Amino acid sequence: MTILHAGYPQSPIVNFGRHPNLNISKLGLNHLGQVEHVPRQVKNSAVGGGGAAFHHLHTSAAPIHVASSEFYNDEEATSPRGGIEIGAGGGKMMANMIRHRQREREAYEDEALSSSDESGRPMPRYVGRDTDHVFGEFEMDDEDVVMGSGRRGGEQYFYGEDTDDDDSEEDEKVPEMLPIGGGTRRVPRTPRRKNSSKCGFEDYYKLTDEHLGSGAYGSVKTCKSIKSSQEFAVKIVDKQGETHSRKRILREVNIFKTCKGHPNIVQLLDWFEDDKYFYLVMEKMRGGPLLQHILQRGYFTEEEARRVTKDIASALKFMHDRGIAHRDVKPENILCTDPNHVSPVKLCDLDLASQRQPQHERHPLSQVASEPDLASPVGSAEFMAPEVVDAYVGDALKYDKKCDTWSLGVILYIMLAGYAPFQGVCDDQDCGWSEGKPCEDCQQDLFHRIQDGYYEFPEEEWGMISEEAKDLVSNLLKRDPIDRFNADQILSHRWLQQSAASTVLQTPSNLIYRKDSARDVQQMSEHFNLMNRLADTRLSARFDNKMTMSDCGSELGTATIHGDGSFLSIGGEPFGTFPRKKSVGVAIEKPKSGEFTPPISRASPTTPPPSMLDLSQDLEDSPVKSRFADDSGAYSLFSPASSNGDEDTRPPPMIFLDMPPIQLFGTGAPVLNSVQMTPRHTTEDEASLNSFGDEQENTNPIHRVETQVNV
Ligand SMILES: Nc1ncnc2c1ncn2[C@@H]1O[C@H](COP(=O)(O)OP(=O)(O)OP(=O)(O)O)[C@@H](O)[C@H]1O
Repeated sequence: MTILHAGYPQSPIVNFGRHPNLNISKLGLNHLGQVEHVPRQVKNSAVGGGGAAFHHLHTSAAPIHVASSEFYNDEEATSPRGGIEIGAGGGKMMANMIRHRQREREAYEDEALSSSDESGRPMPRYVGRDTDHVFGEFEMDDEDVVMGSGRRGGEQYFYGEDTDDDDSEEDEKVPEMLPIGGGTRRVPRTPRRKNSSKCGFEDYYKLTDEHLGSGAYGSVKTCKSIKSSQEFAVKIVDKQGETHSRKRILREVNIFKTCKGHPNIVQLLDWFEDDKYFYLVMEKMRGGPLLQHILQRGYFTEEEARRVTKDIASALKFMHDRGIAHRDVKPENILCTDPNHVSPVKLCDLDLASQRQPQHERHPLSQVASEPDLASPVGSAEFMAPEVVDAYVGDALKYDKKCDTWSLGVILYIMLAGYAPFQGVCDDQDCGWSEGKPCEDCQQDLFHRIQDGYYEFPEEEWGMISEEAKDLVSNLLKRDPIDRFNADQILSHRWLQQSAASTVLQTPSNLIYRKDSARDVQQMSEHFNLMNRLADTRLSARFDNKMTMSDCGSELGTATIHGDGSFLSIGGEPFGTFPRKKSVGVAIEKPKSGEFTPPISRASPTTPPPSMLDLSQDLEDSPVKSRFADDSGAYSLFSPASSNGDEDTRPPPMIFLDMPPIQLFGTGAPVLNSVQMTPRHTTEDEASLNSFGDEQENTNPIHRVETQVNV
């Protein structure tokens, strides 16, 4: 049971913000600072001194309930069930709350800018809001001193840290402890000191020359444990890089932690941070990335494809059951354990994964408020209209993980055939696309094919493949996530239930000879990864301003946000302005039924067709069609001007560089009832935008990302 708004007439209102464990928006306090007027139906709460409330704000894992003392006896008042205690001492509680709130604000702003000050000394790492569910356990105040000891490999060591600004070289700065799973791990939070001992990556591991891979954020190399000589893989992320984000690394570490122990997810064993790099030490996957492995082996059977599929599905089920969507399932992120066998495989690269609490553990508002994930809302729960909240906590949340099963469908198709189900072509035979060169027409064609969800099973390769395998592919490559298989359905599909035929597939030779398809996969990965990063950055960005247009009635007409800073609403009447260079999120209310996926597209070769918002059940399912304003009932988000035939008045915007026009249009029924738009901006955004800008100049650009809202 949760109190959303317990008010007392003429009482001051304390806004508790969005602490993840406190499902309270506002409390009314009387002149004594006591909470009163709490609805009688609230149960299971405790009462007592206000100081404890502050304590619970930081420590309780369970939703906290608040009630006034009249409802409870002494026994209930001391109940350990996560109740916060409010009563006598409420004044102190209020003072604590205000102090907490002030600190929260300061730290929140600090963290938005940098994780370290100019001298390299880490800023106090506030852990709240976006990272609440990531590192809630490690919250520390500026003055905190952490001391303790641990044991590693039979070796006792001590750690301790104070965050006082004391630069004395004699001060030993040793790591704080990070509870990764059951073990103890060393996490140097501060830059390593010259004479400190046993606290850096180099103190425990030695890098070798073997390069295992690289991605947008770092390179992965082999390292050896100094003590045991055992080999590991280490992902090294350069903190100086523009794409560095401490928050993202911490999130990745935490997701690794949640996934600890699963045999099909790469395991993180250690991680370090110094003033230049993050080091994520993982088990080494000696068999390499899946497709590379298949190519090198030159031999692949349907049964092997089945096993790999089962492994991936099992990893996805594990993650999805824990509220995590991987969001970047692609061949490069599926690694083979053994150089001689294709299976078992493990999923790696959890840096785009998003986590939300299981349904039964979360309250809609707290969940909405704290999750930087695919379905990230763009407003804060305190201001969100109930109907907007509905859009995020209804059917929408059931489908957010289906992007992973779509990706698995693409991978399965490639495994069985040796080429991708969707490929781009253009009229110019010499465009170079098939040799890996950029061609915007081919790229656009590819997008449209993915959007259309049209693919075939050419007889030449698929004639030999079992009907069961094809059936599974068909159930995964469903445009509509409602119809698409989830991980459970995959695992119980008949193709996975028993051994498949040992038919030798043409996959390896097709991967070699049909280079265009391998290239399709590879090139799209590279381009779209960047897009994903940007979308992700935007999704996790904080907002600092807000405008809401609500209750627009049943005829929204056309609402357009222009990149030049003006925001036009119904009928073209100016509604407000957006500063330039702000990224913008849009939350749209929809009728309860139907599918919702968020408005920012995460284009990726193995990601499902761009986000769609199914606002009505009865209109045809065509994203292309929905581009045109005169298509009744069509809505377009982040759409360039060309989407509504405005090419001549406005060049297609460079999305993310300047805020693109956002058009919401639709005349059919049902239509939008409210639209909430929130400009958001962080320095991280800007770094990403700049690097994206550079990239655009150097390569054949993807000028825009369109997210079609399909009805
Ligand atoms: N544990 C591992 N063992 C062996 N190779 C690995 C391991 N982890 C990663 N790699 C290799 O390094 C590559 C990049 O790793 P990873 O995807 O984690 O980095 P990233 O910077 O997050 O990449 P991306 O741009 O795909 O997000 C992988 O595709 C894989 O080939």
